[in-house]
Amino acid sequence: LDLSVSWLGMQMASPLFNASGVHCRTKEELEQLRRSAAGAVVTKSCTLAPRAGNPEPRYRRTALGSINSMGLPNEGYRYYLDYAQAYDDAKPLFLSISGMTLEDTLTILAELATLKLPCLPEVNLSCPNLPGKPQLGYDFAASAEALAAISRVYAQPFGVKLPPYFDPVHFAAMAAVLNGFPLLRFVTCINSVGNGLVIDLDSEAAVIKPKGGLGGLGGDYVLPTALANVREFAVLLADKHVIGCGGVKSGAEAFMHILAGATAVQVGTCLHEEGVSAFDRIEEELAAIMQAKGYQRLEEFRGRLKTL
Ligand SMILES: O=C(O)c1[nH]c(=O)[nH]c(=O)c1I
Repeated sequence: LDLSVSWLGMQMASPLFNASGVHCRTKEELEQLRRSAAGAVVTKSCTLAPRAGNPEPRYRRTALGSINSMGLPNEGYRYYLDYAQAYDDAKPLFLSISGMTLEDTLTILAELATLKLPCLPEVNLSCPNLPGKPQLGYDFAASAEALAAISRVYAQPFGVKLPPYFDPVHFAAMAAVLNGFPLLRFVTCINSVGNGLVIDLDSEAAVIKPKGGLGGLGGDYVLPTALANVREFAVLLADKHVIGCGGVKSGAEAFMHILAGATAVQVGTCLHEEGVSAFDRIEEELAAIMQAKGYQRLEEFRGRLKTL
């Protein structure tokens, strides 16, 4: 069986890698990912200056997944540029960027452009947890302006992390925006489903502290929404890759994401809870499903979702 992925000039031995934000804030975490069975590594979204993030508790696991309102805690962009400059591994490295303002994002990308590093930016248009800051990806005009500025300033291949959309009109509107940017080579669908509220029955309280308990949902909660976003954008985006993210906890969900059209698949909540051994387990499970179905390679079923 061959579970490798070759895309945008990169080779991934496994189709699985981490979702930005999970197990990727520090060099120690990034090195553990690099040495793991993950097919690639993506860094925690970064800002110009280091950030402590929101008050704790800000992450909770639940029976159906997770809720988080981390608030963009990160070491500052130079920390991740330093890591990328020292990075000498065939395993692809992606840099997630989420400036507090568009100007900050452009500043970071302008510096990245000069370094000619062998890593691709994943520009985050969808952080749901910064009080008072809307998710850029929900404002189509602002997204178009941002992508135009990014294309001008960075002028090299890049990707974006999208929020979940829930309406065919919005899939079409955002696809029309994205298709206007040839340097945009991949979209990662989806970020957490924003601003859910998990309540603890005994304490009669929200389970996380920030924003009165509102946070982004991950895990089982989001799988159908993630699959829908992967499939819709895989169909609507001409000549771009879609990276699946959301609800992957076994080979089954990884298979579904690829069937829906995903080139590769990110793991978030499950990685946070299980650790990097999740990559070995999920890959083995995916291989077993392929074996049972008679598939040798991912290309044989990628995007081949049937409809009734
Ligand atoms: O709260 C966070 O740090 C966070 N949490 C998420 O669930 N998605 C994001 O893009 C971010 I930047």
